[in-house]
Amino acid sequence: MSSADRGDGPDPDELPPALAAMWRLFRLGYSHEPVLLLVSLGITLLAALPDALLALWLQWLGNAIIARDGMMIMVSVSLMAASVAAGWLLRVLSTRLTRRFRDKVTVGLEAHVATLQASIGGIELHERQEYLDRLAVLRNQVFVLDHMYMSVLGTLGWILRLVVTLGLLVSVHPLLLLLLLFGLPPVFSSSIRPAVERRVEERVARHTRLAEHLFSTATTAAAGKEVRVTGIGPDLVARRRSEWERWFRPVAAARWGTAAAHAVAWAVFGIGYVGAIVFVVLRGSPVGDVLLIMAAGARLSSYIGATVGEIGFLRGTWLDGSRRLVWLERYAASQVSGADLPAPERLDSGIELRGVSFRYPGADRLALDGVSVQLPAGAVIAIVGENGAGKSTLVKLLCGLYRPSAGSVLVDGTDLARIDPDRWRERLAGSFQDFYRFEFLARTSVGLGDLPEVDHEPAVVRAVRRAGAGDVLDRLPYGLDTQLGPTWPDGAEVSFGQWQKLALARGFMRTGPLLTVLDEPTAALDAETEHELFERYAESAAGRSDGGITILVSHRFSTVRMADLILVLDGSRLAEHGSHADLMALGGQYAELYRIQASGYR
Ligand SMILES: Nc1ncnc2c1ncn2[C@@H]1O[C@H](COP(=O)(O)OP(=O)(O)OP(=O)(O)O)[C@@H](O)[C@H]1O
Repeated sequence: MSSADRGDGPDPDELPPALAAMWRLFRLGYSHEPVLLLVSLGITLLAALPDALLALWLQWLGNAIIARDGMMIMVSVSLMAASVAAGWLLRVLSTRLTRRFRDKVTVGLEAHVATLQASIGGIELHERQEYLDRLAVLRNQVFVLDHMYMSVLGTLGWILRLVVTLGLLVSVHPLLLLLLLFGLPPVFSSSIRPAVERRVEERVARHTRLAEHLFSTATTAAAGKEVRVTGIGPDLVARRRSEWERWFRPVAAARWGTAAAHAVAWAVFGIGYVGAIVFVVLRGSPVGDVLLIMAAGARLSSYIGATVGEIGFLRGTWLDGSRRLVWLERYAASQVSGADLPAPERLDSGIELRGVSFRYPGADRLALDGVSVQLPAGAVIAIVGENGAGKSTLVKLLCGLYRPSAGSVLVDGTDLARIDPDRWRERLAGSFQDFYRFEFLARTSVGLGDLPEVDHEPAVVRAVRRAGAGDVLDRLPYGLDTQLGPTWPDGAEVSFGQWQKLALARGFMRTGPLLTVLDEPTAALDAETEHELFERYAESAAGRSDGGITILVSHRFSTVRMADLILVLDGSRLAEHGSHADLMALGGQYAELYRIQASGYR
């Protein structure tokens, strides 16, 4: 559900308008470097004048030569020389200043984008295809967003040159203003050109993303073993080539099409320019005027070209990047809007799912359908169900990584959507089946599960013990001080099961979480180890007084049976719930699956 549907302001799906985005980026630049920005603007505008005035000096020189006025010849030649020198000096100054400003502001913008992404509590950003494509473009553009400032300053400079030049043309004859009309087709074609190309690029962006993915699969160490065993290397290379072509063909066609339209537009201007010179000559104007028209007219074409080119770049690339950045800002804001309450200190009644349904953006079917159940404070709750039944989705909703499409998650009666996501996440702990391998020192890889405690060795050791990961540490050459990951100097190779135990230890770093989530974090461990681990965990959870809830997702019924409450999901619906004894007495789906698994162990 978009926040517009929820009525929280602008629709986060929409890219914001270009001008608003440009203005926002300027304000960001001004807040980082106000003096440098204003001085760069002033010098860039000043640098535009000497160049535009050359046509005027040429007119004076022409008339002075015809009138044989030595003094005027000297004056106009001196002005031409001064213009050339001042133009060069101001251009160098403006380039240096703008570059200094850009270098400084780039660091600020990169940090801003990274902070925005990290501030977003949900993971829709990393799972939804349109958002992924949008972020892929922004990631490429964030390092060059500073060009937008240069581009806007440059555009203002070109516009000033254009205005001065038009003034000079009008001073000869007002009708010469019509030359501007002939300049409109190139302006129009240049300004829509990048937008047309960008639309096509975005439509086919998934092919470049896939091509990059195939390239990294074919070339990185993570997939190296399987790529060699399966022999899919050549196939990956061929698929990458074909994906790249599926991207390139429509993009190239769009580029050719817009280039052809642009050439026609310039031909129209050429006709106008020649017409203007013929018009002035036929009127019998003084030689100086004809020189002015020839110089200013020719300059007009290059000024229009530069202005529209700069505007094209501005609209197509730099503004496009700023629109994505502002979209990210709005999206981040929409995710926290209305979340104004702190997380509770403790749970009294627990967490209630009230009519919770959820559909992944763009998906046809519901991943969860009308789930209503009370998760009592202090309980250990197991979720079971076949693959794709919605177990992980339920966990994501409880963690606040997604908001329900309908219904609500109530924490002691308060809607989770009202609780500040940062504060809620501080009270979560646990680990997931798709854990991340943090290739740091072992102590950091575990300790970052509770950042304030990352350097506190007793806390790290306690978490390792709770996760039953002591044996992993014993085998590491320098214990907690071992660098993990064989690609780093002195880095240790760690097996999948060992990584999983370290991830579990990381999940146990926080003490007193309100919600502990164990989403199949032990799938790589044997059933007995998993059973012992959860038994130990459930015992320590039972002794707590803060009402913290533990959610356990597992396919192993020997582990599941010890939970206080078992939720059985079937095709996105909650089919059964109760204790092991209740569900066995019910003789339904759980009882049947339990018997099948139990007979497998006999
Ligand atoms: N990011 C996503 N975008 C679209 N659909 C998704 C996404 N993640 C999961 N789904 C779909 O939602 C449904 C529920 O998925 P979920 O991961 O919650 O199942 P699960 O019960 O945890 O499965 P498993 O036991 O295999 O982990 C599935 O049909 C799945 O294909």
